[in-house]
Amino acid sequence: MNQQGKIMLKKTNLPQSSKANYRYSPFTRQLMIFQVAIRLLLFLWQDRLTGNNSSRQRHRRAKWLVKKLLILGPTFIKIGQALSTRADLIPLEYVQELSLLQDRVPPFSSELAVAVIEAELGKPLYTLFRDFESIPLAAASLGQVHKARLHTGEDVVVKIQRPGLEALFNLDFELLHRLVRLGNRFLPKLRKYNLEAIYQEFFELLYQEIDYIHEGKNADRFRENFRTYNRVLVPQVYWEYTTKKVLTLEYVPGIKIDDRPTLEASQINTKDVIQLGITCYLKQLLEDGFFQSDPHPGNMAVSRRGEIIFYDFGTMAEVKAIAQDQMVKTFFAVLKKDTDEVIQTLIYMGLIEPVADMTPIKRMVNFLLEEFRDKPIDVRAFEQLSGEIYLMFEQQPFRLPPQMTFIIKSLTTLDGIARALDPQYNLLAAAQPFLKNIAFTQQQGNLLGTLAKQTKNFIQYKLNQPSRTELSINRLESRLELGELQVRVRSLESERALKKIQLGIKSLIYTCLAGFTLIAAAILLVGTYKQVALILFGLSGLWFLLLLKSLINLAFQEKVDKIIQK
Ligand SMILES: Nc1ncnc2c1ncn2[C@@H]1O[C@H](COP(=O)(O)OP(=O)(O)OP(=O)(O)O)[C@@H](O)[C@H]1O
Repeated sequence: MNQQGKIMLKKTNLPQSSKANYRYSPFTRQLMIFQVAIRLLLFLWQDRLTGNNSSRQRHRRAKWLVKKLLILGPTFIKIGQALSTRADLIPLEYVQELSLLQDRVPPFSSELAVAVIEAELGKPLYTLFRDFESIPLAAASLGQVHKARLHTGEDVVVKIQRPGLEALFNLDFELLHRLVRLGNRFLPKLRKYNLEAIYQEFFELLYQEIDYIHEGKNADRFRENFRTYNRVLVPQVYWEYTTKKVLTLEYVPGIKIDDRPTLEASQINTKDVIQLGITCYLKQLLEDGFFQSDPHPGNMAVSRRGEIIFYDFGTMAEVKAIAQDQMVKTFFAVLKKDTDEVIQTLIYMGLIEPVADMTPIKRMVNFLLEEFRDKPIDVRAFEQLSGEIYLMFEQQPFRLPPQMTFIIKSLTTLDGIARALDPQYNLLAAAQPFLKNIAFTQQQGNLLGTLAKQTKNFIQYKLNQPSRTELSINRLESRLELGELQVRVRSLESERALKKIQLGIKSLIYTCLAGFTLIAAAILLVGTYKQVALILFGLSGLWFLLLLKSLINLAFQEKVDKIIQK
C-alpha cells in the first residue's frame, strides 16, 4: 500500500486485449458466427463434391477452423477445446488440430481487473487487500489470476473473470442455438447427429466454468475427498472474497508438474510424483466418482516438499463410484483381459450404455486392453481405434458419454505428463500403490476375501495360460466371435455396393432425361415452338448438372471403397 492508502498498480508489460469487453451488437456477432459456419459448410460441401476428402485436406480445413475460433474469442475457444476431446463426434484431423488450440488470449488490464473486483465485492480494492500485483500470474480465455495479500497477512490468488464474458456467452449460445435449429430444419442430414443434445451438453459444461462459486464448492469437495492424503494440497477458498466472477484462493506456489529439470534440481523424486499422481487420479475416478476432467500440466504442480498441488476445479466430471471389492475385481479383469467383466463395470459407472448389439463396444474394450495393458497409453493408438469406430459407424453416428471421453483424454494427458517425467514408466506398475492402499488400509474382511480370491484366480489363470499357438488360435476365435468381423464387414460392403447401384441408376435416369429433353428441344427449335425449346434446353442443362453430381458421387464412393479395401 502506498502512503495515500491506495494500492499502486504497476502497468503490465504484457500485450493487452484490445477487445477486453467483448461488446458486440447481436447483429454483428450473428454475422461473424454465421459467416464462419457457412464458409465451413461450403468448404465441406466443396470437398465432398470434388472427392477431395484426404487427411491432408481435412487438416487444412481444421487449421482454418482453429484460426477462426481464435478470432471469435473465448466462447469458441472453449467450445473448440471441449470438442478436441470428442473423437466420437468429429474427424480425427479436427481433434488433432483443435487440441493445439490454446488460450492465446491477451490478458486484460489490471485497471479492468480491479474494476471487476470492486464491483463484485462492493468495496474499494485497498480495503480488501494490502497488496495486489498488477501483472497477472496467468491469463486464459475465461479469466486471469493475480497474486495479492490480505490485510491479515495471508498470501492469496485472485481469479478474475474476463469483463463482459457472461454477456458474450449468453449472446453466443443464443446464436449457436439459432444455428442448430436452422441446421436441423434445412439440413435434414444433420439430424442424425442430434445437434440439440450436443449443444445442451456444451452449454452446461461451459456455463459451469464461468461460475466461480461453483468452482469454489468443487475445490471444497475435492479437498474433503483428499483430507487423509497428507501429500495432496488443495488451496483453501476465501469465501468472503469470492463471488460468481471473483475467486480468492490461498496462494500455494509450486513447480509445474511436467517440469522435470526443475523437479530434479529440487531433489524431488519424479517416480514418486508419478505414483502419487496416478494414485490421486484413480482415487478421484474410482473411489470418489468426482474427477478433474482436464488435468493439463497447468492444473497441477509439485511443492518443494514433493506434495502434489491441484489448481482449477472449473471442469469437474462425475461418475458413479464403484465399491472397493468391485474395483479389485475390475483391476484383475484388466490384468486377465476379461472384456466382459470390464464392460460390466463400465456399464455400472454409467460410462457405457447397454445396447442390443454390444459388439462394437466389446471390440473397443478388447482393443484397449490389448493395446494399453502393458504398454504406455499412446494417443495414436486411440486414434486408430476411433478410426475403426468411424468406419463402422459411417451411417450410424456413435456417441460416447462425455465422461468416457473425459477419462480417455485425462488418461492420455496424465500419461504424457508421466512420460515427460520418466520415459520408462508403466501405468499398471504405477497403479499398484493405489490398489495396496485400498486393500490394506480399510481392512474389510469382505474386501480382503475378494482380493485373496481374485489373486488365487489370477495365479490359476497364469498357470493355465495356453501355448503361443493355442493363444493365436484362441485370439482368432475370439476375434471372430467378438467382432463377427466377416459378417459385419460384409454387411458394410453390401451397403456400400447398394449405394453404388443406387448412384448408377440415378446417373442412368439423368442421362436419359438429359438426352430426351435435349432432342425434344432441338426438334422444337426448328419448328415454331422456340420458347418451349429454350425452356427444354434449360431443363436439359439441369439434368446434366445432376448427372455430373451423381457421377462425382460415384467416383468418390469408388475412391472410398479403394481406401477401405487397402
Ligand atoms: N492457489 C494458487 N496458488 C498459486 N498459483 C495458482 C493458484 N491458483 C492458480 N495458480 C496459477 O495460475 C494458473 C492458472 O490457474 P487456473 O488453472 O485456476 O486458471 P484458469 O483461468 O482456469 O486457467 P485454464 O482454464 O487455462 O486452466 C495455474 O497454472 C497456476 O500457475
